[in-house]
Amino acid sequence: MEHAPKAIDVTNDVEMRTFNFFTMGIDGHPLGLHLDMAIPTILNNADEEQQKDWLPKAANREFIATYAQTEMGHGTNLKKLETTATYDPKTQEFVLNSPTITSTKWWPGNLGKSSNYAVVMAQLYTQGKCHGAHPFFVQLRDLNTHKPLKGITVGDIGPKFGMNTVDNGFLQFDHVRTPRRSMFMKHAKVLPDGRYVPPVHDKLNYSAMVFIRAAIVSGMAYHLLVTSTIAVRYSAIRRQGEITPGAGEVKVLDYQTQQHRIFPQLARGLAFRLSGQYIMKLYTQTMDDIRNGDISAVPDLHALSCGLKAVTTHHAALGLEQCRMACGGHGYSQASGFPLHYSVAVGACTYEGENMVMLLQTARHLMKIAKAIRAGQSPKSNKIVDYLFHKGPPKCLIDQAYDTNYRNVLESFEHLARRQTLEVYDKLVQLQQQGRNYEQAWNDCAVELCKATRAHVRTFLARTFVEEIDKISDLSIKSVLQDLLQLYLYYEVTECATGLLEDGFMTGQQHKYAKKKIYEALEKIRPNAVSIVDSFDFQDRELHSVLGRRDGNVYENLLKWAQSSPLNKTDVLPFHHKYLGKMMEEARQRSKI
Ligand SMILES: CC/C=C\C/C=C\C/C=C\C/C=C\C/C=C\CCCC(=O)SCCNC(=O)CCNC(=O)[C@H](O)C(C)(C)COP(=O)(O)OP(=O)(O)OC[C@H]1O[C@@H](n2cnc3c(N)ncnc32)[C@H](O)[C@@H]1OP(=O)(O)O
Ligand SMILES: Cc1cc2nc3c(=O)[nH]c(=O)nc-3n(C[C@H](O)[C@H](O)[C@H](O)COP(=O)(O)OP(=O)(O)OC[C@H]3O[C@@H](n4cnc5c(N)ncnc54)[C@H](O)[C@@H]3O)c2cc1C
Repeated sequence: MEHAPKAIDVTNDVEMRTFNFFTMGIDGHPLGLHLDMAIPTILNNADEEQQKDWLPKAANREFIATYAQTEMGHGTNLKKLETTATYDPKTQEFVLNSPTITSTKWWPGNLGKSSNYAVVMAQLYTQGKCHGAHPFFVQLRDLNTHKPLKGITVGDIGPKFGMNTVDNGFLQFDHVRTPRRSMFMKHAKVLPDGRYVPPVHDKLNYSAMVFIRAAIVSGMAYHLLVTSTIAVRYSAIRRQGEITPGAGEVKVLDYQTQQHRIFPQLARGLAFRLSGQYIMKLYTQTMDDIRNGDISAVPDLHALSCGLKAVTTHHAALGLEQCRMACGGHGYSQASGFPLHYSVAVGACTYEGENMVMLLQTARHLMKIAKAIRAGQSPKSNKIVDYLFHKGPPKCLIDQAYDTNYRNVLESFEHLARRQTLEVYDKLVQLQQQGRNYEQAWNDCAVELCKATRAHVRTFLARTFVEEIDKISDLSIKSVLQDLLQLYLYYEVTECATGLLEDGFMTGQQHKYAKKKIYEALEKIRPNAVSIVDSFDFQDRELHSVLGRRDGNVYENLLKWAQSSPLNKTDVLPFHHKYLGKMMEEARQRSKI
C-alpha cells in the first residue's frame, strides 16, 4: 500500500470534541473545576470581603474559573512550583510570572478554552522573602471578547487518555499585574506595605484538594456501581455455553467465575459509597470547625482523605477492568460504555494527588501514632485510629461459630494494620539507629509504609460498611445488603491473606473458610443481582451503554449502534478505490504476468 488511509479529518475531530464538550456528560464539562475547586476555594480561602465580591458571581456563573496549580515540571511537589507572585508595595499589586518553560501551568481542567478566571497557586514573594505556594484569583480572558488578557498565553494541552471533552489547558504569565486583594486572604495575608501575615496552619490553602479527594471516594463508588450494573445486566442476557450438557446455553451470570469477577465490584462500590458519605461529612465538619478557629481535625481529615482516595481509585480502576473483561468482545466495544467510564475513572488515580504520594501522606500520620504507641501513650479517643493502640486477639477467630457483626473479621483487619504499622515504624527506627537519616530511612521503607496505609484504610472501609448496614431497619433490604457485606469482608480477607498468614495469625484452614464464605455469598447474591443493580436506578443516558440497557434489548440496539457509525454512511468508503482497490488491482495484474 502506498499511503496509509488519510487520518480522520482534524476539523471533524475538533468539531466532535467541541460538540461533546457541551454535553455536560460523565466525561467532564466546562464548569467542572469551577464548581468542584474554584468555588470551594472561595468558600474556604477568601476573606469576608472577597467572598461578598466573588461568591455570588461564581454561583451565578458570571464567570468560569479553574484551579491552576500543577505545572509542566511539578505536580506533586508543591514546594517546587515555579510560578511567582511578587508583591510591589509601590502599586500594591502582585506581579505574576512564569520564569521557565517548566513553570507553565499544565493540566488544569477547563483552562484551555472555557475559563476566564483561575485560582492560581504561585510562590508568594514579598519584601524579598518567599513564603511558599499561595492561591490568587486571577482573570485570564476578557469577559466580553474571551480573548486572553495582556501577558497571558493560554491554550488546550491536546488529546489525552480520556476525558477528551474537557479542555485541560496550559497557561503562562509574562509579568502580569494583579491587585493585592487578588490574593486569597482568609488565612495568610499581605498588608499594603508588604508585610506577610502567616496562616494559623500552613496547609489551609490546600483545602480545595482535600474536598476533591473526599469527593472522589463517592465518585469511585459511582463508577463501580455503574460498570457493575452494565456487567450484571449484560451477563443476565448473554447466553454462552452449557453447564449441564443438553440443557441449553446458560446465562453467563450463572458461571461462578462470572459472579466472582463482578459481584465483588458491586460490594466494593457500596463500601466506597458509605465511606464516601463519611469522609464528606468529616470534610464539611472540619471546614466549619476551621471557620470557628478549631483546626484540630485538619490532620485526621488529610490522612483519611488521602488514604481513601488512593485505595478507592486503585480498586475502582481494577474493578472497572474486571467488569469490562467479563463482557467478552462486546465489552471491548465503545457501545459497552466501558472505555468511557474507565478512561474517566482512572484519571483519579493521578489527579488530586498521585496515589503513591497520597498513601505516603497517610503513612506519615500512622507513624506518628506508632511513635505514641511505642512511647506507651494511651489513645486519644479517635475512632479512626484508636484500634492501633489496642491489643487484639492473638489468633484469628473468623471461623468461630458465631461472629457478632463480623467482629472477628474486623479484628483480623485491625491486627494486620496494627502489625504492619508497628513493624514498619520499628524498621524506620532501626535504619536510623544504623546511621541512615530520616528521609533515606523513609524512602527505604516506602513500600511497607504504603502497605500499612492500605491495611488501615481497609479496616476503615470494612468497619464503616458493617456499622452502616447494622443501622438498616428494613429487614428485606438488610438481608440483601448483608449478602454483599459478607462477600465484601471475606473477599477482602482473601485479598490480604498474605499479611494474615505471614505471622501465623490466620491458618490455612481459616483461609479456606473465608473462600467458602465468598462462594456462599455469590450463590446468595445471584438471584437478586439484577434487582440490586436495577435498584440503583441509573438512567440509560448516564450508563452510555448498549450492553447495560434497562430493557435488555442488546442485540437489536448493538446493530443499530454499529449502523449509525460514520463509517457506515456509505457502503464503499471513498478511500477504497484510491488505496485498497488500487492495491488489489495492481496485485491481480502482477499475478497475471
Ligand atoms: C458523577 C461524577 C462521577 C465520577 C467522577 C469521579 C470523581 C469525582 C469527584 C471529583 C472529581 C471531579 C472533578 C475534578 C477533576 C479534576 C480535578 C483534579 C485537580 C487537580 O489535580 S488539582 C492539583 C492536585 N495536586 C495535588 O494533589 C498535589 C499533591 N501534592 C501535595 O498535596 C503536597 O505536595 C504534599 C501533600 C505531597 C506535600 O505537601 P508539602 O510539600 O506542603 O508537604 P510538607 O512535606 O512540607 O508537609 C507535609 C505536612 O503537611 C501536611 N499536609 C500536607 N497536605 C495537607 C493538607 N492538604 N491538609 C492538611 N495537612 C496537609 C502533612 O500531613 C504533613 O504534616 P506532618 O505533620 O509534617 O506530617
Ligand atoms: C485528568 C487530569 C486532570 C487534572 N486536573 C488538574 C487541575 O484541574 N488542576 C491542577 O492543578 N492539576 C490537575 N491535574 C494534574 C495532577 O494534579 C497531577 O498530574 C498530579 O498531581 C501528579 O503530578 P505530576 O503529574 O506532576 O506527576 P509527578 O509529581 O511528576 O509524579 C510522577 C510520578 O512520580 C512518582 N512520585 C512523585 N513524587 C513522589 C513521591 N514524593 N514519592 C513517591 N513517588 C513519587 C509517582 O509514581 C508519580 O506518578 C490533572 C491531571 C490529570 C491527569
